[in-house]
Amino acid sequence: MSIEAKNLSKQYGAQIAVNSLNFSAQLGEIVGFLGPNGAGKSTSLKMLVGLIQPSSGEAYIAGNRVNTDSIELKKQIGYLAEDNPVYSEMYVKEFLSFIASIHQIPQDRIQEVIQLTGLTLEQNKKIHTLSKGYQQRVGIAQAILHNPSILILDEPTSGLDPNQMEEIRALILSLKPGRTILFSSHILSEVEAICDRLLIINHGVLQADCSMEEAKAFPGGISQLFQEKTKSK
Ligand SMILES: Nc1ncnc2c1ncn2[C@@H]1O[C@H](COP(=O)(O)OP(=O)(O)OP(=O)(O)O)[C@@H](O)[C@H]1O
Repeated sequence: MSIEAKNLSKQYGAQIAVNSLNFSAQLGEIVGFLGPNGAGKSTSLKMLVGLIQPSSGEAYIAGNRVNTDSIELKKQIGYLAEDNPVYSEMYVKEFLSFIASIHQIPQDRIQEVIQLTGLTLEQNKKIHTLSKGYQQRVGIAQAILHNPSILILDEPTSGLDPNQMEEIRALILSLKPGRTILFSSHILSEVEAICDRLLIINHGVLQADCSMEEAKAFPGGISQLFQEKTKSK
């Protein structure tokens, strides 16, 4: 399934958080959405998943326009918000069972997802007792419970140590078949490691949309590309 942004914009008062964003991502692609703090990544992702309404422009999933009330489309989208808002006092399995009941998903899917996300040994623990990496797995588990073909992850490795980051990257890669994955990050090496394509946003404006090969071929590599596209003018 494709994801598409057409002149997608969001304004908060006088501030333009996202300014006429255009891009598309296709089935089987992992697209990295890179930008410094405050660049407009989370706002863009929220519009793409139908959590907030754009000020102008449109988001499309599989060619259908996304609205905040498009329930059928939202069934195709898995979303992990920034800072992984889970109910941390709940047990892992209990939490996933709660999310499954909201989505009206058969309970046998829970064990499948627990296995897929490597949470078998943690399923009877309270979420707040887990390491940050495992808490992040719970966040990803809730995002894929309804087996969405679009996965949108807002900074899924933020605050993790290098080993945990690597594990989450491997998990994201394992979810690639049959899906379109878009995730935001400000970690260049991570985007380089798992993405097929790269979007760079700065001050709400898309500065680059290129394949990983093109980004790597840029003189000085991805870090130079990122620096050039995000330096203050
Ligand atoms: N609900 C809101 N009300 C007012 N301003 C907002 C709101 N949400 C975001 N902004 C502003 O829009 C700009 C873009 O924010 P956004 O969270 O999308 O950036 P980001 O790239 O995700 O940053 P970070 O990496 O720090 O999460 C920021 O200046 C932010 O303060």
